[in-house]
Amino acid sequence: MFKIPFLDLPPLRGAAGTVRLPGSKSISNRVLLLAALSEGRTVVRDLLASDDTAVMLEALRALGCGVVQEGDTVSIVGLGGNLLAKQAKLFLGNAGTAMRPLTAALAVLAATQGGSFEVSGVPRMHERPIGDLVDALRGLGCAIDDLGNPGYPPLRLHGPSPLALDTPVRVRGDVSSQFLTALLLALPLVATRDIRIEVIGELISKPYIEITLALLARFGIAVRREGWEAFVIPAGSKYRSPGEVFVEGDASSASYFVALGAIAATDTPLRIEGVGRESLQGDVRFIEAAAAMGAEVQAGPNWLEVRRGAWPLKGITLDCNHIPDAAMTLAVMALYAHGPTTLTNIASWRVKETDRIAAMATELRKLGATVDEGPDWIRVQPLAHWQAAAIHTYDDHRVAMCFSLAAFNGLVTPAAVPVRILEPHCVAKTFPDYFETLFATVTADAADIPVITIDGPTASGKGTLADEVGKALGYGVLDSGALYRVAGLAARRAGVDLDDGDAVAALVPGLDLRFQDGHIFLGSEDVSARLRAEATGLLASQVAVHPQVRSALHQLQLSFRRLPGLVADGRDMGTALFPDAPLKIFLTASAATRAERRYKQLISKGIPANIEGLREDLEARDERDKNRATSPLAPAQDALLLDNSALGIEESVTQVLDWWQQRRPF
Ligand SMILES: Nc1ncnc2c1ncn2[C@@H]1O[C@H](COP(=O)(O)OP(=O)(O)OP(=O)(O)O)[C@@H](O)[C@H]1O
Ligand SMILES: Nc1ccn([C@@H]2O[C@H](COP(=O)(O)O)[C@@H](O)[C@H]2O)c(=O)n1
Repeated sequence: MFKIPFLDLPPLRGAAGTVRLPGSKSISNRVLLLAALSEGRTVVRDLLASDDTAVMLEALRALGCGVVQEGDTVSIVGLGGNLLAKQAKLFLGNAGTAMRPLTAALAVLAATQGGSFEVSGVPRMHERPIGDLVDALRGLGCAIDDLGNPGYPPLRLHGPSPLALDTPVRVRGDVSSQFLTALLLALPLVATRDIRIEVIGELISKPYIEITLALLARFGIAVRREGWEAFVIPAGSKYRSPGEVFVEGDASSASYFVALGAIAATDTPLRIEGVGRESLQGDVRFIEAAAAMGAEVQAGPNWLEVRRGAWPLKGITLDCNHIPDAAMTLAVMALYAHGPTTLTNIASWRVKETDRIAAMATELRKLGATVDEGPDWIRVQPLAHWQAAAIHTYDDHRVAMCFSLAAFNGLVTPAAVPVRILEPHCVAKTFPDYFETLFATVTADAADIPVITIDGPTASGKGTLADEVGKALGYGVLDSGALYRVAGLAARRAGVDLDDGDAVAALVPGLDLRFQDGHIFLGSEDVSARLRAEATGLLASQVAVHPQVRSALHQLQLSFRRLPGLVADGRDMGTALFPDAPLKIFLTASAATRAERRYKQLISKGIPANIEGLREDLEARDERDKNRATSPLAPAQDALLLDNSALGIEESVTQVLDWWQQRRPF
């Protein structure tokens, strides 16, 4: 996951390959709660690992459930309807799928068995309404205290208190379907007689209720339904674990990749695994909306294949009540359409992670789009003149994910612009690896992938600076010196004469090199420490003088230019490898400073060193690097000089990031 303040997406051009979706959030959190309320053990497979499921699991542990997690499989030993803990304070983050059902379940359990439970969340959760659910539960007889603003979390649920099960429980259905879901999940716990739930107002997001009913059936509860107006939980209902449950892929998350296929899969379709025509989730119907906009979609039982059909896409007018979450993706697809797109019946967007109608309108306008909005609708006009924009994400995973699609603007305008996603880690709510998954399925022109080069003499701090700048921007790092070190080491091990350029170069194609988690493997051997030895540095500088060796390593170095960007350190990054890099640094420090740094570095690793000897070695290496005929160590014409003799690591990093920001269009 990119835990950085912003992630810059360079212009993207194509899409292909296979995406395996993470588990559905809606199904994951419902199944976890159902397993917790049932008797016995339930093994939940392919569970979504995300912020929302993490808070649910933590809450279940606090309530005394046995929870054992191994990868994406979680085993839950449920309460069998009996409270083990009579008191708990549960922090539920911004997870509506945890807050609403747990509130209902704990309210009825406290009413019948006694106890006191507090539920709270992040500040935004305390702005998300829950009053209609609380009113319904209070009408039933549950004791609920507002601990903040009435109608919003935090809440205290306590008991015992008598429940009036003989009169229908009435709940509004037109603000959030989660209120009805919460009652449907909670009331089987107290179904000593038939319990009737009546919906007031037009029920929104009906497909989510269908998920709830299907999962209730899997856990032994056969709810009787009268249209969408009334639901009856039969007397004697009792949760029974099905033993094992597989969570299907998240259909809302699929929407970004369906859109991606529609926009950018021009040769082969993009394959999406984990949802398909047999999916329980209503958001799978997003494919109908995407098809109406021009996508070519094929669906199997649990997979989709999507490619571009009509181009530009076609503007549509759609009632999105049945796909409220996935519909946000349509608003960004609309930028690539011919004609306006109007999405209606989306009032629920206003009370989600953020006011999504306002958020989408604001951010789409930053890109240059013309957007109109109303209380429950949004209209987006196609975009001709794109502006580079820093997209505010409002701690809303879906805003971050759907705006990544704006990075394909180069497909409709010659002057392609990058898109900055602020606080990209908000995707952790449902899809922690979203951007990694995106980068694995999209293509970009190499020239569009930004590179920052850092060249300079030995021990000036290039590697340290490159690592820190790479971390701050989420970019990959190329330590080109390591490749020359490998070549030198391999030549020495093979007994090849280091002065024989052809012979050393001939070894390069056969090197079985692997880069993994900051380590370098030669065959199965982790040679990272060996490569950093001073002696290996000297071998490297000997083989680096040969043009044949440099050209043998050229392509390998270029292959590091990958999404979302690269920081490359070495001697000729700015001059020979990436002459088009938008920022080039030539990093220096006095020989005395560098020798002292290297001395401290070695001593701190327990390697004996002599400062005078080190200085002689590094000066000899610099001389050879500066004076060789091919790609000598020299600043590129357009490089910025940074002498960090008197600068700490942090100051150097800040300086480079400042220079980088000055070159960005945001
Ligand atoms: N600005 C700085 N102030 C103090 N110490 C620094 C600074 N930058 C780097 N160092 C330290 O100097 C040592 C050498 O840094 P580093 O290995 O990054 O240099 P390098 O230029 O990549 O070396 P080489 O050319 O051998 O690959 C490290 O111990 C690092 O922590
Ligand atoms: N782009 C580069 C990088 C390195 N070299 C040679 O390798 C030696 C070791 O490099 P380190 O950065 O790991 O110290 C270095 O002294 C150079 O001779 C190079 O030529 N070009």
